[in-house]
Amino acid sequence: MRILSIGECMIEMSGGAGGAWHLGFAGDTLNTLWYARASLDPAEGSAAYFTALGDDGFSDKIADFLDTNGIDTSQIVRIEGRRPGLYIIEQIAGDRHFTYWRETSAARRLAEDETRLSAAIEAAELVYLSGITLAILPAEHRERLIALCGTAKARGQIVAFDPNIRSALWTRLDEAREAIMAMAGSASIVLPSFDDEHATFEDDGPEATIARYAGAGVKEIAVKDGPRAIHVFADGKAERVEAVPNVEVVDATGAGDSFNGAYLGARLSGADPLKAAAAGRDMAAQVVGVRGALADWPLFERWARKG
Ligand SMILES: O=C(O)C(=O)C[C@H](O)[C@H](O)COP(=O)(O)O
Repeated sequence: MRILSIGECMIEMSGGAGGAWHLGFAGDTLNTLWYARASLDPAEGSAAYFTALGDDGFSDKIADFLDTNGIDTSQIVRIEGRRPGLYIIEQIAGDRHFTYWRETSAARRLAEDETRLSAAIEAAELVYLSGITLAILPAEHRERLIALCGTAKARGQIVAFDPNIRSALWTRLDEAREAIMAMAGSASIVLPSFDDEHATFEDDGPEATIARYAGAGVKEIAVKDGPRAIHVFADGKAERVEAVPNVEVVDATGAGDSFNGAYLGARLSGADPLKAAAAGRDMAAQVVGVRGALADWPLFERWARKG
């Protein structure tokens, strides 16, 4: 297994606003895996998703969708009597806005079976998860996951983490802060977004975000900052990767996740952090031009041919 991504995939409604609603499937950790998978050679190992689904028809549809698109579903747990969560994307004041129905989703129970979770983590070259994964778990399971990632990091595996802070999913800000900094301590790569970090930790610039995570022992950090330059920290020094100018935005959903996926795919393929950040930036610039979080493969293949 080249990459194991851990988290929640939901039913996604996008579009609307006078037109038809479009039903898809997405979730930050799946989105990242989707774009990482696009940059990796499947012959060299799988891109696997670790989540929990229910036993209803929509859970089956999600599993089929992942299978059809080359995502390894062998690690997915099924929970009797549960269903997937759902979210709606609306465009408000030029940015994406999410409303969730996910309080009782199957994915909340993804870390119940410690043996299974631990074996899946151990088998991966790179493990990826986000602050959303942490937010949906009961405190005891969250601590379990952070500890298993710490063990993986100590074994020399790559552990990548995007704090992806969604205030709606945390009951208390100090709980979010504590969990995110604990997870950063278990991670080898951290990929934060500056607006989240500013709102949660009051960082006054991307440099402050780098300093805080570097202080927690993270050796590789790329701070996304919307349409602005990316701040990359690696080998003990911070550098900038300039933004792509004049990007046309249809729906910004998935910008951060597609950056992460292309960044991690490039790193696994041997690119250095600066080249990986440029790959992430270029992928995100394409993804904001489509509705919903996941660009479909034919579209992606057209870009690849153009490139
Ligand atoms: O919010 C959640 O829980 C989701 O997983 C839904 C979205 O697909 C991602 O959040 C998109 O993330 P961005 O790349 O930051 O736009």
